[in-house]
Amino acid sequence: MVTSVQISSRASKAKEVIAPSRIAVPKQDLSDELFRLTQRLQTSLELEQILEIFFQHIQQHVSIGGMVYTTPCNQHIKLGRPNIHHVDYQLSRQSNDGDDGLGGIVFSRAKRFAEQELILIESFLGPLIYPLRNALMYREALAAAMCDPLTKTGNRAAMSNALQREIQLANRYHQPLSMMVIDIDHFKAVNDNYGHAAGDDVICSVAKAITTVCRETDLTFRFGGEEFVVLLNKTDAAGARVIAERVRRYIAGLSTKTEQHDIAVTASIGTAELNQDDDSVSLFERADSALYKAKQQGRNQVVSYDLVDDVQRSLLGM
Ligand SMILES: Nc1nc2c(ncn2[C@@H]2O[C@H](COP(=O)(O)OP(=O)(O)OP(=O)(O)O)[C@@H](O)[C@H]2O)c(=O)[nH]1
Repeated sequence: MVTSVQISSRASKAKEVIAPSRIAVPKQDLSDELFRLTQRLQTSLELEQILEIFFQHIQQHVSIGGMVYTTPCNQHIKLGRPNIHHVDYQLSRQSNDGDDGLGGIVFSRAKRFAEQELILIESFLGPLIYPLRNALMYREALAAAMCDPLTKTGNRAAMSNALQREIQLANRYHQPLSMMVIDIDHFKAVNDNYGHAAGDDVICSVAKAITTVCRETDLTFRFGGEEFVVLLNKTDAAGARVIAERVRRYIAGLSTKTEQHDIAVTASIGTAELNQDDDSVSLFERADSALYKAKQQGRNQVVSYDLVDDVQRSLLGM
């Protein structure tokens, strides 16, 4: 198996040799340094940590202002301070199975890099390849464990994590937080009439509808079979009701095309706003009880727990 570090471009080629302060590393010392770096990189599987170790290590030998790593999914991780002179590397691992893209790294600083410095940087990139690949794989595995495979929204485990975090943030910054619980109406009939595969398609369309209507910062999870939970940060009860109504209408106007049929469904939605005494369980219970009410009252509607007064709640058994 061959590993390679490919250099895509050097945006800052040194035409003159700048006297670099810390690049005179004798051959034996360099191999010791590479060995030390390899050992340090092996201490973590966390991408951010690995990059931090790498950045700290390389700075001991080459003066670098900033480093930006871009993952193969185009996510940027920035360390230090970016500056005008930069050198870009595309990283990949060549194996018998083909080329494994590992993203790109940009190093930058205020003055040009000297050729010798670039050679040194390239030497240090070698030991980064395998730890980087392992960290990316670890990241992918973690993401897959939190993802619903059918709809690609978060799963229940992800919801539980996110809910704790969002409640903490809302309390710390005194910001409202609301929850929507969305359930497709009479979904059993969809499966019975059109088959389970068509039912799956409908679930995917509804998931897509929810993420289309909601903001990017809203967090959507598939809570169960045909039930979704959306966390609406910085959104109070009135705002949640508006969004829920928009989602309900959008779903009611949808038509899921399968090979033989166009399937239309509706959904019922319950919403609740976080209050001072709430924890994740009580918030969910209130949104879920509002959903239950929406089902009871005829489906294809939104019930907001907070916008129903106490008298109505007790009359409705909420
Ligand atoms: N196709 C498909 N069906 C699922 C999945 N998960 C759960 N279901 C089905 O979803 C249906 C849920 O039905 P019920 O909970 O009785 O509710 P409903 O028919 O939607 O009726 P209401 O919620 O009362 O409006 C059941 O038939 C489950 O088998 C899934 O991943 N794919």
